Parts: sequence; structure tokens; C-alpha cells
Amino acid sequence: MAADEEHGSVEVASETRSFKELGVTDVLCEACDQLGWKTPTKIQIEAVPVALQGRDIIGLAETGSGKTGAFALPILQALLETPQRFFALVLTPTRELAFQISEQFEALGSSIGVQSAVIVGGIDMMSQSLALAKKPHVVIATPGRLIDHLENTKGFNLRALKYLVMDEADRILNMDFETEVDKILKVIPRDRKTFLFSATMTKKVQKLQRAALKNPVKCAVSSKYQTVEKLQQYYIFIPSKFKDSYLVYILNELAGNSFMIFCSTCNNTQRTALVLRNLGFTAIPLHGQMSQNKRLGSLNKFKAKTRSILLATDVASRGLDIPHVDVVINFDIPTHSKDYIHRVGRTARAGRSGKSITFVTQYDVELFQRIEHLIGKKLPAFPTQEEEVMMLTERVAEAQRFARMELREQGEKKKRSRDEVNDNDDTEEATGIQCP
Ligand SMILES: Nc1ncnc2c1ncn2[C@@H]1O[C@H](COP(=O)(O)OP(=O)(O)OP(=O)(O)O)[C@@H](O)[C@H]1O
Repeated sequence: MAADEEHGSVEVASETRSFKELGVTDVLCEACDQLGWKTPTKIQIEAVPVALQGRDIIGLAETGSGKTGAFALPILQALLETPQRFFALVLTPTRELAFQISEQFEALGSSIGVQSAVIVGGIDMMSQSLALAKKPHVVIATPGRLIDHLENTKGFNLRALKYLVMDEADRILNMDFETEVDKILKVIPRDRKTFLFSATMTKKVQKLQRAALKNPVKCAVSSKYQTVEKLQQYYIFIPSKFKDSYLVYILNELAGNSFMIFCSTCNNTQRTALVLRNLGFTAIPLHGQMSQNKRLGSLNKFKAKTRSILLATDVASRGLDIPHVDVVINFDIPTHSKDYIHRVGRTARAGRSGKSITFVTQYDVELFQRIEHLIGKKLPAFPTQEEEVMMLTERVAEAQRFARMELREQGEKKKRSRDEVNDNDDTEEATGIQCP
């Protein structure tokens, strides 16, 4: 039990075993059951009863630990008690995550007829306005011109909202959206309930907490920078001119698994995907320079297991819940060490096990040490046979040559039909990641 001591403890028995015991109403207990959620997770045990008592919440729990359910269930229950259109606004940093949260609300709320709408960049305004015109109960949105859009929508009344959630709160505040968040906080009335959730927290969140929350309960079931226990974490030290050959070696060694590979730029994501495809791997990219349709297409193919390797920038490092991810590879080391925790958290979700391997070149040693310091662990090296890596270099070099040609062709094609621009309002630039 980690309720905020300043504000008194909340009575939640640590031996609580069922959603019903947490105060969740029967119809929602059934919905949990249908999703295969037999017992609540730790963060749900902490957060749901206090949220049902009407308190504001700051929820800190490791990746894949069920934070979405921890804020969705109390909102749905309150909605059942006092049905109202435009009841809750959920802010989240990326478009993919917005869709995922909306799916979770609809899955949990299907039997009570909950409707949600997703408002994100990269999708035509008309269809989003139509979605809002249906007056959904829950709006899930990425910030960025959001407030202008919402305020100009007929029938939408920010002042009537009863719940505000900031999922991945620290990331939202790091995306130059502080001004927008301030505006939103000013417009939504003070008697709203506010939930902030993340697997990592920053000083900015503490500042926001003072400005936005009333007497909140802290539900902290992990330390600020904790990685998941069932995650086996490794690093691999590589001479930089062999970055690609080592990657192919690992993919061969761990063949049969599904992988998320993180790169630091859109360009390297695209290039590496092409190299791997030229070598016969079923690899697919996901980054902020792709159109929204292509982004969702890539994600769906990976989710449906028709592709076993998803190469992505940090646009995919937060929140995405793809239970079958076995291995996360940090092909480029993350520049912000907190992103490491979120990236590796794409595997070993909901009690499963998983592996992460971080590539470290001579230029990354300091960043790597910072990560080890943050998570409070020394990572072991992933065992490699160098001779076997060297044997791959010729084939890899050829695949790289083809990839360069393909990239050039793609660039020229793009120049001719500029159909994939103006599409990155929620992503990399704002966090300092380059998208050349
Ligand atoms: N009580 C439960 N029992 C079993 N599975 C659950 C339970 N609650 C949630 N899950 C599942 O656990 C997975 C992870 O949940 P969720 O995406 O909410 O994690 P998270 O804590 O928000 O992770 P992240 O920090 O990476 O965003 C999902 O597949 C979800 O369906």
C-alpha cells in the first residue's frame, strides 16, 4: 500500500483478490473476465478503489502492468452511475497509443455501450469532426492544436468534462505541449477528477501535480525507474563499422522470436528495414515520416504476426501493448535514458518474460553507463561468436548497397509526389530526435 502519507492512507487490503472486492460493479467485472483479466494487477488494486472514492491519482507502475485498466475502469463506472456525453478526455503522446486506449475503453465498456473518439494529427479533420459530432463519452487525443480543434467543434464542451487523464504524463510534458496542457487545465473545471499515469516520472510532473490535482493519492507500485523483473537485459559491444552484421547475427541466433528494433532516426529505421528485407527477414518500419495510414498498416501487420520484425523510432517506445513481442533491440542506444525503460518495456508485459539487447559502440559508453545508473543494474554482455559475425559481412554489405539504391529511389519518388508531408505533429522533432 503506497497511498500518499501526507493525505492519509486509503484502505485497500493487500490480499484483495478480485475486481469485485475493489468495488468494481458486476457488469465491468464481467467485462474484465471476458478480456481474461482474472485478478486485478497491483496498480489496479492500488488505484481503482481510491479512484472510485473520487480522489485524484498519480499512478506510477512498471511497463505492461495494466495502468490503462487502472484509469479506464473507474471512469467507466462513474459513467455508468451518471451517464453523460463528453465525459472524459484522455491525453496521450502518440497516435498509435491513442487508438490502443480507445480500443481498451470500448472493450471494457462494450456491454454498457460506451463510445469513444480518437483525435490525432495526420487524420483528416472532417472524419474527426464527424466522430465528435456523434458525441462520444470518451475522447482520446494527442495534444497539439487539440484545444483549438475541440473548442471549434459544435456540441463539444470542455467545461462539462468530468475526468481528465494524462497517460504517459512525463512524455506529454516533454513534448513542448506544456502551454497546451496549461490551457486545457484552465478550461476544464476544477471539480473534474484528474489522473496522471506513467512508468516514469519527472520533476515536470511534480510541478503539474501541484497545479492540476486536488489532494491526490499517489499509487506508486514501482520505483521511478524500474524495469520489469522478468526481463533479461543484455548489452552487446560492437565496433561501429559492423553495426548491421551484429544485428543480423542476433536475429539469426534468436530466430523464431518476434522483435521490436529501435533506431534513433526515421532514416535509419527505413534503411535498416530495407537491409533486413534484402536479407530475407520479414521486417517493417514505423516512424513519424510515414503517413498515418502506413503507420497503422505497419503496426497491424506486426500485431497480426505477418511480420516478425518491427523497426521503429521512439514513436513506438511508449505504451504500445503487443503481447507477443519477445525481444527488444536498441539498435541505436536511446539518448534519453528514461526512454530505455519504455523501449525495453515493449516486451515482458503482463507477467510474461522477454529479452532486451542494447547495442553499444565506443561512442555510446557514457550513455550506456547513464542507463545502468538509472535502472540501478549492471547488465551482462550478450554472448556472441565474432567469427560468425564476420562471416556475414559480405552478404550484409550487398544488402546495404541495395538498400541505399532503394532509399534513393524512394526519395526521388517522394519528391515527385509530395504526399507524405505535414505528418509528424506528435513525434520525433518535439523530443529532439532527428527525422532527416
Ligand atoms: N488484471 C489484469 N489481468 C491480466 N491482464 C491484464 C490485466 N490488466 C491489464 N492486463 C493486460 O496487460 C497488458 C498491459 O496493460 P497496459 O497496456 O495497460 O500496461 P501499462 O502499464 O499501461 O504499460 P506501459 O507503461 O507500457 O504503457 C494489456 O495486454 C492488458 O490487456
